[in-house]
Amino acid sequence: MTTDTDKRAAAAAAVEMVRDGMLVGLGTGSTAAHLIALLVDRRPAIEVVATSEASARAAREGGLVVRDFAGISRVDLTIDGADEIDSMLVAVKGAGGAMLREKVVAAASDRMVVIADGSKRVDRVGAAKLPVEVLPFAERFVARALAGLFERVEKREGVETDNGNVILDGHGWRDADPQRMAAAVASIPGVVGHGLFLSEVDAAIIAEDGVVTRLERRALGR
Ligand SMILES: O=C(CO)[C@H](O)[C@H](O)COP(=O)(O)O
Repeated sequence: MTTDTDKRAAAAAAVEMVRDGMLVGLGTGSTAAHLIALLVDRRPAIEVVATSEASARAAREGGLVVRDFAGISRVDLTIDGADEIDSMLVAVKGAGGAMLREKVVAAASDRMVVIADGSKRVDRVGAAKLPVEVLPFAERFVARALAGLFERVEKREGVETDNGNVILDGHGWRDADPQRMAAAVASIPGVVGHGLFLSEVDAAIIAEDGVVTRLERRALGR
């Protein structure tokens, strides 16, 4: 079973949660691309909002009704990928650079479901790079501040986010505690967003070698 087959299996399981009449948030990345393709095939009576221009384009080209999130305050269900997800449903996102809009849409959603292949499941987040979206004006200052939190900080050269910002990736977290890392990164002036999702994820659907597993925040009692 390939990773891509597992990504599609997770996306297919999540599509079963979509009901007619819903406003659905579409994630970004290769797993979310499977989701969009499945929705395009099945054509449920839904409207969607997208977490990136790329996902909006794919959805629109497939004939889905894409609404501008700027006019939306609440979404029924958002389905999105992740780079790491742990057993407490803490996730790291943003390898695709869309984590700021992804977090806004997730926060606006009644339910946010991560879809992933088994390689994304970890005991505890922190091995993946942490993407940080930064105001271009503050790039050098933020890079210096982030150097205190990560062993290495790398700018994504030639990348501009959908919001006109730059991305600095933090490799090698100096503090293993995601709560402390999220607070420390967010406190740096010039940081617009980051890829640590501490509490936004309500559930995860993970497919590994064709076996689909579901994790629910409700079952964690938090
Ligand atoms: O956070 C993201 C984009 O900003 C993606 O959801 C994440 O990087 C996972 O991507 P993929 O499904 O391609 O592995």
